[in-house]
Amino acid sequence: MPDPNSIQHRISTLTAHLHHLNYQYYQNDVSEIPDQEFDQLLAELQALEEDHPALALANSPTQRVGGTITKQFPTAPHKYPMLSLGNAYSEADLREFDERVRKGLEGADFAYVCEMKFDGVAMSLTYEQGQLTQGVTRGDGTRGDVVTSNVRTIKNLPLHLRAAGPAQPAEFEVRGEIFLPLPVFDDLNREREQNGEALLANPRNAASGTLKLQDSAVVAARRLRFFAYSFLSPGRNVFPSHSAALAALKAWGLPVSDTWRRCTSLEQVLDFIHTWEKKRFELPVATDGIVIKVDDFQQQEVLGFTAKSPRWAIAYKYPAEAGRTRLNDVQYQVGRTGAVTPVAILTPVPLAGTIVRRASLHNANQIAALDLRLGDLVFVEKGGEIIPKITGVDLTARPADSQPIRYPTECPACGTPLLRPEGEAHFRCPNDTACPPQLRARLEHYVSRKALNIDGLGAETVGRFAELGLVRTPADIYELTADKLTGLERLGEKSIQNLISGIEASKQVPFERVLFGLGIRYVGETVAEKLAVHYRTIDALLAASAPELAAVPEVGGVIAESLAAWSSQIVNRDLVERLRAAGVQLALTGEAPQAVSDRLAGLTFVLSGVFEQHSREELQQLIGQHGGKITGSISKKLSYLVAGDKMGPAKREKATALKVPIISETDLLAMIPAGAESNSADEALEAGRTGESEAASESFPATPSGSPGQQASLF
Ligand SMILES: NC(=O)c1ccc[n+]([C@@H]2O[C@H](COP(=O)([O-])OP(=O)(O)OC[C@H]3O[C@@H](n4cnc5c(N)ncnc54)[C@H](O)[C@@H]3O)[C@@H](O)[C@H]2O)c1
Ligand SMILES: [Zn+2]
Repeated sequence: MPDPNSIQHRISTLTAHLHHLNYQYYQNDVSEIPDQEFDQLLAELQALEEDHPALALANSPTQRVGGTITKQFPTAPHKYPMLSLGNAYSEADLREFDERVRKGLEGADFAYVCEMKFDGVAMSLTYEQGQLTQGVTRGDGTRGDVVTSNVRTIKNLPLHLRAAGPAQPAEFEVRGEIFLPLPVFDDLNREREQNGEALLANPRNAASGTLKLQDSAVVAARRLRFFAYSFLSPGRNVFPSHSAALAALKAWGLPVSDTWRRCTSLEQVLDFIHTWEKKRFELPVATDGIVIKVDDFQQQEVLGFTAKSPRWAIAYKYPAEAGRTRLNDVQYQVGRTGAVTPVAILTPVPLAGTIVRRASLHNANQIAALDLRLGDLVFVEKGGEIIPKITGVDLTARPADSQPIRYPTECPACGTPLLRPEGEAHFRCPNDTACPPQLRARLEHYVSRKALNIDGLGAETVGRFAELGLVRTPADIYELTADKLTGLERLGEKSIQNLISGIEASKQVPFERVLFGLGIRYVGETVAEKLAVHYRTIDALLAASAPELAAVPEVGGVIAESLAAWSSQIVNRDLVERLRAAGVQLALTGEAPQAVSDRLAGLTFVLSGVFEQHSREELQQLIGQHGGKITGSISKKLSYLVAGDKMGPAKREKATALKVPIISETDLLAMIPAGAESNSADEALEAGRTGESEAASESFPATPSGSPGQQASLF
């Protein structure tokens, strides 16, 4: 007999641990352990509770949806609870599920619909009279965060439905998954790597984190996408089945992935699962399994729900793709900002649809934590099936002559002693004005698509020019002449002509992209846009102090410090002067955005908390357009503190103590003329642009690898 005390102990430890993991996962978008391990722990708890129901704790994670609400948004109740799905890991699990369904339906005929299980964030959308009126996250299953303004930025999500197909109920709910397409996720991580920021673990966490941002403009820039997978309404039985509802959603203009299939037997389901096991890696969206649903709506009702999930559906989860291979070498890459990243060089191993040859080791801490040695057999996993990572060492197979890894103390490229700034995980090469890979990476960044996008001068070519000593900094690019380039290998007359005219054309690229192209640490695309709109000229920007910069909307202290440090370096001032001499755009051209009124002239505002009618961003713009100013902190001179929901008590106390009037969003709106529309930041930018329009970077990214046919059918 097992000791009941120890079972009790195990149940309470598991319960506490799972609560903690859920919190981290849903609230902070952090996966402390792989999903499969989480699912195993949950299954263990479930089995213990089934065997010892008296020992189960109230609120056990087996009994409720694991999510939480964030406290950063208003919340709304769900009309129909948003539940989890039961899991299956094997054919046997699926056969059991099929048996249960068969029993529940007392032998009646039935069919399944199989769908891809998209790995993103569940979203509930409300449509009224064909218009999107609300977007709510799953939250704790009964209430979720209202993130409508963020959801509205999702390009493939219709705000108005088409009047085609079957008649639409006056009001209904659509559920689906919001996700970050894989190519976008890769871009984002590449950018973060270059900026020396921590990498996002997987697209799911990235999508979830993005959706929680307060600034919808930033959300829009992240390029989230949506797939619809269910329809709910009081009169849902206007459709006989889930498959009929999916077809209607599609006809109404909602994005429904074409990957689903109706199956009339378990054999067909298994066949579907098998077909997609490898093929799913060709999709531009992360998937972690297949969802199997009973098709007929009446039969779904007959089967009903458990506390946590529908009895008429199950999620089949594919095993995580893991492999074992040899660690042959560790190379150290120096990034644009000098961050040194160790990269494991592996004996090639097939994993999750690709051949893995390298894996990121992130930083020195990780090498130490894994106790890695050269020559070890290591376990490699594609975390979230994206970035291969080393998860462990097969110590039983450690060769006698395995070599400990010695982390370099000097830059592998230029020999400068490495530094590790306090609080940072990466070692850095501080030689930012001469370290060759840093110079080269900065040049590559400068010519890249989202920066200057110089025709005829790609990353590879500019890298070659750097090696040949033809260019060191972006300003050198403008001194390239046909003479200097003639005679270079693999560079014909035509290419040279092309390149020279591309360089000439790049002088029309708008200021915000030049600013982004300078590669200042932490100044990504969006921040560059904000700064350009705010300061309008590079001179005004260079003259700003760190505290002034930090007060610009969306520019925090870290970015401000980085910018101020950059501006203070003579080499950078020189670079700016040389770019100016070359004729590169260092200011927004055209008129400053038109003031709408001067109703708020001379007044200063601090915005705090969450607002109901407008995003913080919109309010900031409104204030600016009516002549008011936003400042960063509460002082005696402040005209108004605009308090939203959940404003911190400290702010309120301070304002009260300093006798600063505290007003609401409605009070603020009442101060400006009615109907005065706000220009979006995009429009403001547009107004400041010369001819050249942005590259087609906002369209859906092209096929990352192979199989264009599949992608075309999917999107
Ligand atoms: N690593 C960790 O620490 C940790 C912690 C908590 C949860 N998790 C993971 O999160 C998941 C939690 O499970 P869950 O409760 O979110 O349920 P789930 O992920 O198993 O399934 C439900 C979700 O599937 C999604 N989905 C995707 N495609 C769908 C489709 N075609 N039809 C219907 N739904 C579809 C929906 O968002 C729905 O909310 C598990 O995979 C678990 O491993 C991990
Ligand atoms: Zn160096």
